[in-house]
Amino acid sequence: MPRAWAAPAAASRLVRSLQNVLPDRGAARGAARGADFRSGSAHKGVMNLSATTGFASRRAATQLVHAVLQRGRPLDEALDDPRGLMVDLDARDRALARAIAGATLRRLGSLRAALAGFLRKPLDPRGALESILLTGAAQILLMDVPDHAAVGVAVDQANADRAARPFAPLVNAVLRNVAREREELLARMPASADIPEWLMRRRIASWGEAEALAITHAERSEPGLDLTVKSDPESWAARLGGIVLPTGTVRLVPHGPIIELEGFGGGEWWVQDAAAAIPARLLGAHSGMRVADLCAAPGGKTAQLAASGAEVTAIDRSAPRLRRLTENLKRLGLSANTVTADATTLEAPPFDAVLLDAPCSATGTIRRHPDVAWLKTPEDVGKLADLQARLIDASVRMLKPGGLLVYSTCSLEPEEGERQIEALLERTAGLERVPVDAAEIGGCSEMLTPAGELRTLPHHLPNDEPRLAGLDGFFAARLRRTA
Ligand SMILES: C[S@@+](CC[C@H](N)C(=O)[O-])C[C@H]1O[C@@H](n2cnc3c(N)ncnc32)[C@H](O)[C@@H]1O
Repeated sequence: MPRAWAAPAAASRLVRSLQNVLPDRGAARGAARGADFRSGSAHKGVMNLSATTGFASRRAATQLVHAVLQRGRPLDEALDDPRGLMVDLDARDRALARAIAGATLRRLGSLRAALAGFLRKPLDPRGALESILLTGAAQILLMDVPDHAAVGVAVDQANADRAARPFAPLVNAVLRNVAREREELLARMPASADIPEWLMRRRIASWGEAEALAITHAERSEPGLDLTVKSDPESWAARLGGIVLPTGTVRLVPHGPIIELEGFGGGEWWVQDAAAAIPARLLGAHSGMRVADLCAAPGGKTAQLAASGAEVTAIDRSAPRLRRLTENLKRLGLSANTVTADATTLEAPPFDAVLLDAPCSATGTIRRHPDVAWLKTPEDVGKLADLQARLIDASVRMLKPGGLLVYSTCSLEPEEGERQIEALLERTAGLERVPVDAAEIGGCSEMLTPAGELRTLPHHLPNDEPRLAGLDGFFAARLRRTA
């Protein structure tokens, strides 16, 4: 690895000297001027590299991480922010920015611990400095990015930010130390550091220590790209270079923008995690069946139901999200009736079947949405469980006698899954479980509870290639209205 821009010992000395003066911006500025590693030929080397290694996408990644950690914004919302840096990027740079932000948030606890080892005092989280260091460290430790490029771009980012500029030498020195000690740092990163303590405690209480660790470990790898295909999964897997999972999903190792993949423009498939694709199938929808899809947007499950030939009514309280559902269905050449309404109070003629994919804490999706771990709180779980119970009662009211209800959530919290169904059966007469058979889910019996409910965990579907392994943590139960 090139070391042209400073000697390691000098870098460590600088970190120490800057750390001593960190709260005093003026003094830090003086220290930075006195030990500017970015002068002379070393400076040129860094500049040349950073100019060719996607400054804009790195800067956008830093902005995304900052939006999640300091503004509490979901990553997907920050990605779509029309005032954000992402809007100016082409599809490839967007994918890179997203990958860097994803890797940073996925291993946030480990990265913070790694950086803390080179810092005397905690970083002021308000400015850009922490996000610059985190994304830089993520590229060095977790991604296939040359160290010198990651360091150089991080230093350039610090220099481009008025508040962070005095700390550019610190960024240089800390990240060089991270690169130098990569192996030791990687060996020291425990999986449990990468989710908040409250969530780990909950997991141990719900699933036991070994299972909790396996879940958390599975969440550390970048997941594959899962596609639900309209038909012929084997042929699409062959064309796209993927595999077919036992549950019928086509899985690829992602490379490049999704819209450039064969079949996207023709509406032959849509992106949907393998676990998320199971609940709609459990309804056995078919032509002539009237199905209500409650909490439907952005429409992954609506598309499955519509593709079966069923007459689908997609209900969601969010008009913008329903518009996205309509656009998604249009690309796929599918259709559904849409209703913007609060499903807890909606009056509707009874349906043959209802799918309720309820809003939830989404703690089963941390592999794909690592921001969830840092944005949700224990209080969210309780509030969402209350809403889910009201939505479940409304679903039952919308069901014809003999009709089927599938309730699902992408949560690992039993309060949002197993406990909801137990409570429903206690408070409501005229309902019975219709257990799921392993044959319906490709023989994956490890994904079934003793009651015949679906409970996928992120470490199910193991594969030697981590990007082809695992799936979201989902719960689904199937019930019939008997009277
Ligand atoms: C988990 S997402 C649904 C994902 C969707 N089923 C799919 O497969 O693409 C939850 C949805 O519930 C909607 N929602 C939340 N509360 C609602 C309510 N009271 N009535 C109707 N929709 C609601 C949200 O707007 C959000 O779109």
